[in-house]
Amino acid sequence: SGRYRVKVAALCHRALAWALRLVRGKVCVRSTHAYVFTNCTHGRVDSVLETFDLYAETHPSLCISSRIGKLDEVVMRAAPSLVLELGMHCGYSSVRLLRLLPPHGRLLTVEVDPLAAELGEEIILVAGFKHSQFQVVTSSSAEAIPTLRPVLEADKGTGEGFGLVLMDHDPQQYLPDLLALEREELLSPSGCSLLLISRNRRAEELRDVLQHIRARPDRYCIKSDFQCMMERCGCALSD
Ligand SMILES: C[S@@+](CC[C@H](N)C(=O)[O-])C[C@H]1O[C@@H](n2cnc3c(N)ncnc32)[C@H](O)[C@@H]1O
Repeated sequence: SGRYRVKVAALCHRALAWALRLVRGKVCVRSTHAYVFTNCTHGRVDSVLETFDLYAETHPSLCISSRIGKLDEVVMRAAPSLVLELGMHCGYSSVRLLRLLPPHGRLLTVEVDPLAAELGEEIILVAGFKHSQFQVVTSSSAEAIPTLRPVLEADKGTGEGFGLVLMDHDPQQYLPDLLALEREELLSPSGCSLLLISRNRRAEELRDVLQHIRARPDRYCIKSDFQCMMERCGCALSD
């Protein structure tokens, strides 16, 4: 009966958390930032990520779920020197990426919402990262991508292109942004992992971009273990 009581208590906890998320309704970047800023231990990456997870238990959240362990797996395997993130929001995935980069690694993150960009940047700093390790670009991905070549060239040693691109912004933009990255020759010729986040379990929204990738087996290889595609790598993950 002890085990039964524990199970019932866990179920009640989950039901309460679900109800709270439902009642609270909309995702709020200010509330996410305030919660993480106040409750995490500053300077400790794990504490920042855990506090995001704690917040997401009882509030609506847009952060990539910590359940997507494969994200870490792909980043560690790719060991990229230069990473591009499209869709930073409050900085959760940026922190998650930054903690896995090699010492010389850098993250460029693009966010269209100025408030999210400002608050997200603060969270990255709170996690203990320095401006020498990351740069926030406040604009739409479509506007940002054509401006990135000079940033790459200024970045000694990593000027060859992005070794990993995480798209978690607007799925409608995934294909046009990938085409722009190809056109601008921003993907590292020696290998680039492309991570496409889909919050829609059936991933219909990824159809066009997946079609584009599948039609180019000479350029992209599909890692079937991730039910997805890869260029010289590429991977679709569902939240
Ligand atoms: C799902 S959230 C990103 C969550 C974040 N990756 C994380 O795990 O914490 C999507 C973000 O992309 C931004 N966004 C949407 N369309 C965009 C675009 N075209 N360019 C840049 N950012 C965009 C939104 O403002 C929002 O903050």
